[in-house]
Parts: sequence; structure tokens; C-alpha cells
Amino acid sequence: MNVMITGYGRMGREIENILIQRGHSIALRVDKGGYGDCTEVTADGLKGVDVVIEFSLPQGIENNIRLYAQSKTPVVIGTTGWDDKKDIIKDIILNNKSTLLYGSNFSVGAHIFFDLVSKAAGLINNTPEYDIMMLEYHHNKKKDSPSGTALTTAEKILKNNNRKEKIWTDKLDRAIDDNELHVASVRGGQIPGIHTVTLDSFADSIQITHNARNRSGFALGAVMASEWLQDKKGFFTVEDFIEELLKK
Ligand SMILES: NC(=O)C1=CN([C@@H]2O[C@H](COP(=O)(O)OP(=O)(O)OC[C@H]3O[C@@H](n4cnc5c(N)ncnc54)[C@H](OP(=O)(O)O)[C@@H]3O)[C@@H](O)[C@H]2O)C=CC1
Ligand SMILES: O=C(O)C1=N[C@H](C(=O)O)C[C@H](O)C1
Repeated sequence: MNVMITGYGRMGREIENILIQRGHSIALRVDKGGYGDCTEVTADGLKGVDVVIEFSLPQGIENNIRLYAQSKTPVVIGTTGWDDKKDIIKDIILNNKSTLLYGSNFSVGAHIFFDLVSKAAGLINNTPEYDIMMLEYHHNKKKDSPSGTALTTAEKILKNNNRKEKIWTDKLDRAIDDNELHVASVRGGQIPGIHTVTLDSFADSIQITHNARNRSGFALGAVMASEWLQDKKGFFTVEDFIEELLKK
């Protein structure tokens, strides 16, 4: 595949390594910060591109996706922090009969973590003595919080647990309500990403953690998802790809 990389930062570079290891070619590196071959996505730059992999920042995402969709170039999006634009972006893709796959976390391990957390959140439905909460740590350059992965995990807890109805992420000046799921974020150092869900009772505590040792798992998952997308049309999430991969 001839691949455009949009966002040539920490993830863009890791993706380039994996693309080369898997025999793909790099069509163009687009980076607003000036680290790539050019600073903007253009219709001209998309000529001859089989797929775009974008790990950028949320501000310019709608404009970029419009250009991919108009040229019917499939795109894999790993950028987080644009949940408020999901409906508009889905419409852009479907109206242009184009292709997009989005995921808040492309590492296979994170999806095993999501499954374990979903199961655990349901197992405590009839045992109210167990409460459930979440904490995530990321490096000091991360611009969004909570992380996209934390929001995906929280959605899965709300779906499977019959007591938690909403997420609480801000500072508290009162006790947490029983129906609120506390999701806390810590930023500092070089941490690629740690997500821990804790189930806690008077008697004991259970912790489920996904600890990314580096960014290679995210990058490999994104490249594999872009290979999977080659013969597809429409709006997909990483779960569609992982379900097939893990034969769920
Ligand atoms: N889904 C997943 O598995 C993962 C997702 N992520 C997400 O990926 C994103 C990028 O992370 P990371 O690589 O660490 O961030 P970096 O800041 O290292 O890299 C992002 C790069 O994209 C550039 N950029 C911003 N907007 C645009 C644009 N519109 N067009 C082209 N380039 C642009 C930035 O330039 P400038 O600095 O000038 O804005 C920057 O150089 C984040 O949203 C992060 O949360 C990260 C890891 C895994
Ligand atoms: O910004 C990061 O670094 C990461 N972002 C993603 C997220 O917001 O969940 C995935 C991973 O945790 C690393």
C-alpha cells in the first residue's frame, strides 16, 4: 500500500517504522508542525494514495476528513478528543460514499482489557458492596483528558453495570454519588498510557490494568487496521476489525 501519514509526531513516526517493516511505501508525511514533507493535506497530495493513517490533533480533523472523503481515499483515524464531531464526520463519509475507521486505542491488548472490564462491570450487578472506578496515566505532552481509551472504557462500564449511569471527571467538593463513575487522569513523565479499573469492597480490591510499554502496539494495530480496510466501504470502528482478528 502507498500510505499518507498525517500527523508526523510520536505516533506518526512509529507508524512509519511499522509500515516499512510490513513492506508498504510512504506516499507523503503531512505535519502541521513542519516535521513532515508538507504542512497541509491537499487534493493533489492525495493522488496515488491507497490509504491515509492520521494521528494528529483534533482541531483540523474535520477539514482533513472532508478532503479524504471527496477523493474517496480510505482513512484510519487514531486522533482522540473529537467525540463531539462524530456525527458530522460520519455524515461526511457516508454522503461521499467513502471509508473511515476510527479507534481510541489500536493495541490488541487494550481490546482484551475492554472485554475483561465489561465482564467485571457486569459481575458486580448483584453485589452492591463492590464499587467500580478508573484511573489513567499519560505522558506530560498529552493534550486531551480523559484519554480516548478512558472514555471508551467508561462507556463499556456504563453499558454493563446497572448502578453507574454517568461519568464524573472533574474535581469533587462532595462525596461521589453511587450512580457516578469516577474517571481520573494524571499527566507527567514519559508514560505511553496506563489505564486501571478498580473494583473495591470492604473485604478486597480487584484491579484490571492495561499498561502500554511503548507505542509499538498502537502503531501495529493501526497499520493492520489499514490493511483490513482495503476492500471495505463505509464508516467503521476499530472494534469491527478486532472482532474479526480475535474471531469473537
Ligand atoms: N488511537 C490510538 O491507539 C492512539 C491515539 N493517540 C492519539 O494520537 C494523537 C497524536 O498523538 P501523538 O503522536 O502523541 O501527538 P504528537 O503531538 O506527537 O503528534 C501530532 C502531530 O500532528 C500534527 N498536527 C496537528 N494537527 C494537524 C493537522 N490538522 N494536519 C496535520 N498535522 C497535524 C502536530 O503538529 P502541531 O504540534 O504543530 O499541532 C504534531 O506534530 C493524539 O490525539 C493521541 O491521543 C496516541 C496514541 C495511540
Ligand atoms: O496520547 C496518547 O499518548 C495516547 N492516546 C490514546 C488515548 O487518548 O486513549 C491512546 C493511548 O492511551 C495513548
